[in-house]
Amino acid sequence: MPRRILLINGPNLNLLGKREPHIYGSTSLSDIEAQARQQARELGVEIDTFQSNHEGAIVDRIQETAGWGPNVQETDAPGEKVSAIIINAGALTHTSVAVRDALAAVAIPFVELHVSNVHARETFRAHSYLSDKAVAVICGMGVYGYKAAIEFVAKHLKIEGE
Ligand SMILES: O=C1C[C@@](O)(C(=O)O)C[C@@H](O)[C@@H]1O
Repeated sequence: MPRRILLINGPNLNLLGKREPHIYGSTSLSDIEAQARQQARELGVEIDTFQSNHEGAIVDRIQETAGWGPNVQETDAPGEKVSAIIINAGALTHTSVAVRDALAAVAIPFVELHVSNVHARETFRAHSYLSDKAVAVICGMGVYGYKAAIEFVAKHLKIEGE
C-alpha cells in the first residue's frame, strides 16, 4: 500500500472554482487539497500537494520524488519516497513530452486525472501524452475524481517492493 502520494496540478488549476464553472465546477483547489489531506489522514497515508503553471517547475517536482532535480543537493538525505503520483497536468497533458519523460524517468506509478470529460470537448483534448503510461485515467467525474483517485491509489494500487 502506498505510504506517500504526491498530488500535482498543472496550469490554470489554481483557478478551479473561478474558471469556467460550467465545465470545472465551483470548488476551489485549496478546498480540494484540504479534502485530500483529510481523506489521506483517514486512509492512513501521507499526501503532498503541488500546483504550478510552469512546465519546468512540474518537471522539477517530479524529479524531486526520486531525489533528483536542480533543487536537490548531493548531500541531501533521501526524502521519504513518493510511491504514487496523481496528476492533473491541465493543458500540458496535450502538449508536454517533458512531463511524460519526467514521469517515465522516476518510474513512479501515476494516475492521470481530469475534472472534465476531455473526450467530449475539443478534439485536441482527446490526445494525452500521459495516458499510455498511466496506471489509470480518470475524467469527467468533476472534482469527485480527486477523491476517487486518492481512494484508488491508497486502497487498490499495488506498489512493487512494498
Ligand atoms: O486545464 C485543463 C483541465 C483538464 O485537465 C481537466 O481537469 O478537465 C482538461 C484539460 O484539457 C484542460 O486544459
